[in-house]
Amino acid sequence: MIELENIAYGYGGRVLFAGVSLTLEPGSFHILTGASGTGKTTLIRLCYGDLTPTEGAVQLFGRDLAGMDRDRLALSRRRIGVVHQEARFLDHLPLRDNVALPLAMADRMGGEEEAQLGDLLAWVGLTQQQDQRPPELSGGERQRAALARAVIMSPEIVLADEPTGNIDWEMSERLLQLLIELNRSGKAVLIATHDLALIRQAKSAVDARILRLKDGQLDMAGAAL
Ligand SMILES: Nc1ncnc2c1ncn2[C@@H]1O[C@H](COP(=O)(O)OP(=O)(O)OP(=O)(O)O)[C@@H](O)[C@H]1O
Repeated sequence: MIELENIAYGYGGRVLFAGVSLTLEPGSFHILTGASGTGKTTLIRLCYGDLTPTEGAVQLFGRDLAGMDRDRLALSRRRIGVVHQEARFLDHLPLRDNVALPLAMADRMGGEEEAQLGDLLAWVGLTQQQDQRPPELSGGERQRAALARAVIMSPEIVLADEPTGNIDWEMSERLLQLLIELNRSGKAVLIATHDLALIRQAKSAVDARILRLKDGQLDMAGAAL
């Protein structure tokens, strides 16, 4: 579904990584790890066509990113849900409307979608907070809202960049559980994290491939973790 073929990327002439290949197949579960600044966020941005590699090719759902026009890219991106490292919301809108925003923007808000939204808020445990505005939410609540928003369009792939960055362990486990449930429902999941406890927890629950960015390369990191 997403294929990176021998790609390289860097900023301002400095090569961040090169020779990176990665395939995200339906139902796969990947964890991307590596020290701060090695390029995890950059790699995620390359996975959804937010950046174009300086070398190599990116295929999204069987089509080459390089030849894609804006409409086709937008269609492909709808099939990918992204949870950003620091979720941003529209602070003047209640949580419910923030989560529903992708549906509203696609002009797809009907009775069925209302019910789906209610189910999704219940799934992430935010039914009671749905009328609150984002600044009134805790870090864990914001992250769960970001996850709900990322999956409201029923994407086939979920990319989560440090989804448990600033939240306590109990909440991290809960978020991981939600991502595992998504994976069990058939979605491909990729999580970027340097939280070792989270990686171990994921490995014990799901058949996860652990990838590590180090020295400009992407390698499998297996038994050591
Ligand atoms: N837009 C940009 N312009 C220039 N340099 C950038 C830009 N975005 C990221 N970088 C640099 O590229 C490197 C990789 O950044 P990136 O955010 O991908 O790393 P990361 O592994 O996700 O880090 P962290 O774990 O701290 O979030 C860093 O040195 C960063 O400063």
